[in-house]
Amino acid sequence: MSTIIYTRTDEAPLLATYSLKPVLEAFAGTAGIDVQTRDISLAGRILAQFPERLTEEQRVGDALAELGELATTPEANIIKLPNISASVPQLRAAVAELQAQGYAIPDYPEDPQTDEERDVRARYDKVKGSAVNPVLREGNSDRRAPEAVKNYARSKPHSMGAWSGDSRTRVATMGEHDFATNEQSVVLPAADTLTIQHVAGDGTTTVLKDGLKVEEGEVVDATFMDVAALRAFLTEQYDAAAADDVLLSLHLKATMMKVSDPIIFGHAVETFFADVFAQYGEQLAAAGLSARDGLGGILAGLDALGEQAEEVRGAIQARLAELPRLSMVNSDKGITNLHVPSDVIVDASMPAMIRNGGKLWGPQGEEADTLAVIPDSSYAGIYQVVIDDCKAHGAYDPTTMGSVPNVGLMAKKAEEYGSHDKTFEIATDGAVQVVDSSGTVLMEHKVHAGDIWRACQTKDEPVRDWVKLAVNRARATGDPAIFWLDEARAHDANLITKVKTYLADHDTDGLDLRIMSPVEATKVSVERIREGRNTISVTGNVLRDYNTDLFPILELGTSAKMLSVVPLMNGGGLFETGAGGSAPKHVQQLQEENYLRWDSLGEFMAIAESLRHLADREGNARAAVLGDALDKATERVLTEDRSPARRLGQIDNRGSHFYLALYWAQALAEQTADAELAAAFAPVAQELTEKEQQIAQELLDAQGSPVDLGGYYHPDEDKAAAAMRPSATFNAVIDALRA
Ligand SMILES: NC(=O)C1=CN([C@@H]2O[C@H](COP(=O)(O)OP(=O)(O)OC[C@H]3O[C@@H](n4cnc5c(N)ncnc54)[C@H](OP(=O)(O)O)[C@@H]3O)[C@@H](O)[C@H]2O)C=CC1
Ligand SMILES: O=C(O)CCC(=O)C(=O)O
Ligand SMILES: [Mg+2]
Repeated sequence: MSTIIYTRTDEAPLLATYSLKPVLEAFAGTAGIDVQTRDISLAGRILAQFPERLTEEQRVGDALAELGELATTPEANIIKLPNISASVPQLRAAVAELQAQGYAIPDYPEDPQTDEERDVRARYDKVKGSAVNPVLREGNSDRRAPEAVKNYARSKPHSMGAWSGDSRTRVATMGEHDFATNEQSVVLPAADTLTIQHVAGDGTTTVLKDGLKVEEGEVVDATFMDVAALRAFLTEQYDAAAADDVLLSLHLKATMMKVSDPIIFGHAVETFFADVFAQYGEQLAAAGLSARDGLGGILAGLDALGEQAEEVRGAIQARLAELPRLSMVNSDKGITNLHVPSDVIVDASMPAMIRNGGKLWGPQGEEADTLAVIPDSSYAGIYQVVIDDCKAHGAYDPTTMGSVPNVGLMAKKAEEYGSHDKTFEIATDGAVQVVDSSGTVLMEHKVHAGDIWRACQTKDEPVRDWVKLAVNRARATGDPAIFWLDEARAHDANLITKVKTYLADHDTDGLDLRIMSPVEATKVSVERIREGRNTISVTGNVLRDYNTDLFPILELGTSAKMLSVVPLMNGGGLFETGAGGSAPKHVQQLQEENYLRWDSLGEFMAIAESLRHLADREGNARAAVLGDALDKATERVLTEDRSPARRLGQIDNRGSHFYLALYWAQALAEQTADAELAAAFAPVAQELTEKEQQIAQELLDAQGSPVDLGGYYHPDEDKAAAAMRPSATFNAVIDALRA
């Protein structure tokens, strides 16, 4: 029997799963394919950490570890939906919800003091931030808009905000004393074991990390963010935004850069509310309120200050009433850009702002230009190029614009900046050194207390594989492929040498392969976009993340419609669904009005790829027939406008799944490659066709009133399934096929 693993994740993609997976199970079963579920949701990952505290029935296995192993084998065939990369406020909320449901798990210890607390904290740290993707990504990524999706965008363009030449929106970035400018990088001549150590002014040496295994040819970088410079920079930006009277917005990746960026976020909160912290900082700290958890956490916890709570609240409100206006996540609810570190995530937030004519929302719900603060200058420049281009030439036109697909380096945790085990907040002034096993200092930085120092690894084999993937994509499409690498950056300079070496392994005759700095590559790419031409971006991990939201959001309106394949280096397949996240806003809408606007197009495309992968690897011819029919169905969902609309009373996620099933069954009934399968699906197609009106009506009738899911991070199975499968008529057809 062939197996496909379907991941159970969080938020909107999880809700969609309750509706879509039964359809997949029913259809895949006809080809002898077993669709298995593995729970890698935030709640599931938390529970897996504490088996000894749970009852037999409550215990869950460590599905993430299991899939991490599987990903290194040729058998892997995993469909990976987006999951929550939890910030501390999200983690706390999930823990509280599970506790309320009767799971005896411990609180998250903010400041562990005992051995037991340190152990608990270490377990929670394993599930914090981007803890899933790096484990599963045993390959590099290929993300692009399939032709059918691009054609759809051309014929039915999404709305784009107008750009005016006098827009005051711009990016502010440090450009000195930051990660980009302090970077050092080495290539290891042989396998070795490194140590990272801090040497204080008085010579005291503290090991920050030892036993760091590296391979021959591995690139290791080290750099730091000078926090005094960061705070001065942030304060200057507040003044600049006030002087320009534009919104102030901060764009970080506090989820993926899970150690560095929450610290930077905390500095932003502290400097923005500098007077509040100068006056009440000690009391806030004593009450366990940390700037790192955001303004939201501070406001929610103020009562702990007793009598002084109102005074502090007043001081915060007074600051908010002054310029600059903070950009808002939700102005109706008063949620600012500085409320929660995971609310504004640079990869999605900057493109959404650019799509919206350079405007964000202010405290009164007003649209306004913004000063977009992206402290580290490694990649901030690309957004300024796009903004300049829009100011000069107006918004892009989805009906004519070209595409920028991506080939991204990420295998074996390549360029996982800010990862937990190699990023440190420095305790005292001194130096941080990376030392090899012979005692030679490979890299060294002078640092001050509070600076954020980080190291990062990029193994050789993933780079070689990435170059191959880029050459293959360039060959398959005939489009130019640009390696976005800046020879002025230490890490990139080392990668450029490798890229040149590995390109020589391939026949590159007739291919247009270039190496350009990110800023120059953006310029070329957007110029070509306006000419309707495509340019493959071949990037490291961070730009992979940024570009695969930036360009799709401009080209297609959303990154949900991306094909997102990870050919695993050992032969398996990891099929990610779209390039976006778990869309918390969509869950709110479902809870309030029983309407889910999540678009599962990314899932549809991933399922088709996964089926074809099975066909190729296991010779399951029927899987190929299913996959091809699914592609036809997906195309019809697009062309016949069966994708979820945004508002109540129209087709939503569940309706789009019904139409997918209808078209998939029809395509299977009509195909001639497998007569038996056609015969099996003919009655299914007929029944769904005959009952279309009835099912569509049942799905519409379900909308409009609040829904109780029995939990947010850990919904009640029955309640969620009932909410997501409201058509008895449709369920009967699908369940009969599954039986
Ligand atoms: N691969 C992964 O596992 C990823 C996980 N994440 C996680 O997701 C969470 C939210 O991150 P955030 O940065 O807000 O980004 P999201 O991509 O979740 O949301 C941004 C917006 O994108 C639109 N969107 C995204 N996907 C879809 C879809 N399938 N259908 C329709 N619209 C979609 C929605 O816009 P609108 O509301 O306008 O419809 C949504 O509000 C975080 O916990 C983050 O860590 C983020 C990225 C990738
Ligand atoms: O792992 C994460 O936190 C986010 C990943 C992401 O945004 C992406 O891969 O595009
Ligand atoms: Mg992303």
